[in-house]
Amino acid sequence: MTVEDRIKELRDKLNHHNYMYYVLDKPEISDYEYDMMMRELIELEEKYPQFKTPDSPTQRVGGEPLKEFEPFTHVVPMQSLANAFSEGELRDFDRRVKASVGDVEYVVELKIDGLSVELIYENGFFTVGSTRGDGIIGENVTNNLKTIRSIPLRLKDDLNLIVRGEVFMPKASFEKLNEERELNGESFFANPRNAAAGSLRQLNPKITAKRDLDIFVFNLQRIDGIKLQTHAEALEFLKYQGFKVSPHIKVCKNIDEVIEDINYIRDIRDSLPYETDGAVVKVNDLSKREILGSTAKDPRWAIAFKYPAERQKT
Ligand SMILES: NC(=O)c1cc2c(N)ncc(C(N)=O)c2s1
Repeated sequence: MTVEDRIKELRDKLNHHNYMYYVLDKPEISDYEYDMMMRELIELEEKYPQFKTPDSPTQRVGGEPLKEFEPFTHVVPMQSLANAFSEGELRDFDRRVKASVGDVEYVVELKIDGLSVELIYENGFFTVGSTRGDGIIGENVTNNLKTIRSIPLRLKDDLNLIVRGEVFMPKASFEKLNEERELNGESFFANPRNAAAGSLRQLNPKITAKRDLDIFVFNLQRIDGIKLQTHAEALEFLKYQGFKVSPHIKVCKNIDEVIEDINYIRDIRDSLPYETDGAVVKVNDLSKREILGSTAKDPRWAIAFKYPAERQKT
């Protein structure tokens, strides 16, 4: 085996084990075995830098601290969502949708309480990641996003695509971080969303890397050369490409099933290991979404349902 072959073998094995551990939560080897392979890869890439590639797991915590973040104009505007606070408002939403495009299937997902990011992939490689900002222009936080192990540095296929996801800090990591900050006499983060935002918008990627951030990808914003019919199909496709996709995805035949699932989420969400701030209801058929379009601010094909406890949240 040549040095180049060994470097490729280590890179592929480490990326596979990274996927199993951080995306599927199904580790196959011990941390020790992982660390030994990583140490060998770091040594070989030091000696033979010509064989280093952008998707090497050694490239996750790279980059020097920045003076400031570059602004980044989103390829696809990152819209906000209109809110519904009651069953009646959900039914009003359903009536408006059906008046425009007839009967539809909906998809219900958790609304993750973190910060939205756009991830751009070119020929399968992760190239640019940015925060939502005002929906049009955000901040380029690519190096910080690379430290999040559940973000693939390379897709299964060499595709050009753009996804949107929510970066969050698990509740347990938030508690641990605030304990550490108390010991160091630093100020608390008020909630996991602020902790995630503060950690992702750190100018030094090495600090971001220590903050145990995670992501759920929830929308395929754009893809070259592939036509998908439904949102549920798009999420399955993103899972296949290596993304960590929202775990609770329910396809509903009608608004009654949506309301049933929203009540189920209400009963289980406090037991989840991450904060949520409601549920998102979206039209499943992508061509019907096109017909429905958007207002100046929000898509007409989606709505966020907010549980009563959420009213206090900003
Ligand atoms: N502002 C938005 O469009 C969204 C925001 C969020 C969020 N914070 N979490 C999950 C979803 C989802 N599953 O669609 C969405 S959609």
